[in-house]
Formats: sequence, structure tokens, C-alpha cells
Amino acid sequence: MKGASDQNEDLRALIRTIPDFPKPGIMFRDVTSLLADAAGLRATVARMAAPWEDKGIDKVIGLEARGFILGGAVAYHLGAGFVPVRKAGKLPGKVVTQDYALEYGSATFELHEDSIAPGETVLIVDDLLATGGTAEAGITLLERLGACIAGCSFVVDLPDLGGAARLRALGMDVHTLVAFDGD
Ligand SMILES: O=P(O)(O)OC[C@H]1O[C@H](OP(=O)(O)OP(=O)(O)O)[C@H](O)[C@@H]1O
Ligand SMILES: Nc1ncnc2[nH]cnc12
Repeated sequence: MKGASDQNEDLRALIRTIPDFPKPGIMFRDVTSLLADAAGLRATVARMAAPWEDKGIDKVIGLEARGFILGGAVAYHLGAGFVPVRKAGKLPGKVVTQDYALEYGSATFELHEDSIAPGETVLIVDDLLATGGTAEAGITLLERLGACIAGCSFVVDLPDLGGAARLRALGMDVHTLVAFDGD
């Protein structure tokens, strides 16, 4: 969503780039500098939540780990519940499980089986969209539980890695605030 990405230069200026982390060749877009800025954090949460205010979101789904920080705040802003999708072995109850690959590795996600009732409307939140592998794993888990996915909201989009196109091809409504080209 290039249009929206162009309107958030104040937020872009607060995101720092660290080359060659966690592997050589990766330009790491670090949102900790944005989260640490009081006005930046408040604006980020409000702008991430804005497109979904009238969409009847029951639960916000945060993708571990950075999606927990923004997902919790967006859930509070929308008056919705919060549900974590966690990396394997962290959730104590019965879970559904999905392996996935991302820009610099692979992992396994889990979601509590009883965290979403069939037909509940959910919003997926994470800090950054790169290949879309992480978000697609979250979508797969939510679909297995019968959730109605309203869409996905990210601060950062790396369009060259194709994540937004990949999620839109799955029929997802994807909202991002800041795009970084050249990744
Ligand atoms: O679109 P993708 O290529 O899948 O990459 C995006 C994911 O990568 C980062 O998480 P990471 O797995 O590094 O985990 P962390 O949040 O626990 O640091 C980021 O926070 C997204 O979740
Ligand atoms: N380039 C990047 N910067 C920060 N987080 C990421 N997750 C996947 N790719 C990333």
C-alpha cells in the first residue's frame, strides 16, 4: 500500500537501519528506536488501528515477538482481545502448529486451539512484512481454527521481498505504514 506508506515520513525517520544483522547482506529495519519514542509509538498504534476501527475486530493476533508489542497496543486501542501466535514450545495449552521460512531463517509457530471461536473476526499485527512467510503461517493457523481474518497490519513493508503481494494473493487486506525499497 504505497499511498499509505508515503504519508508516514515522521515514522520512517524513527526507524533505524543496521546493515548485516542478523546475517551478512540483511538490512535490518529496527523498530526499537520507533517504539522508544513516545510520540512515535502513539502515532504508530493509532495509524495501524485506524483502517480497522469499524470492522468489528474481536481479537488482535500478535506474531512473536515484535508483533506482541504493537499487537497488544492495537488491541487496547480497538477495544479487542489479544491472542499471541508463539514460537514452538512456549504455549502451555493444546496448540495447532505450522512451520515457515522467513527472510533469514525458518521457525515453527503455534496457536492455542481454544484461543479463537469459529467465526470470530481477527486482525493480524506484526512490526514488519518481508517475504510474508511469517504472516502466512499465522494465517494458516487462524484458518484452521475457523477465524474470519479481516486483514493484516504492519509498520514496515519491504516490497522487494514480495510479502504484501503474497498475502494479497491469498485474499488478505494488507495495511502498511512505511516502505523501504532495496531490500
Ligand atoms: O515476512 P517474513 O520474511 O516472514 O519476515 C518478517 C518477520 O521477521 C521478523 O521476525 P523474527 O522471525 O526475526 O522474530 P522476532 O520478532 O522474534 O525477532 C519480523 O518481526 C516478522 O515477524
Ligand atoms: N530486513 C529485516 N529487518 C527487520 N526484521 C526483519 N524480518 C525479516 N526481514 C527483516
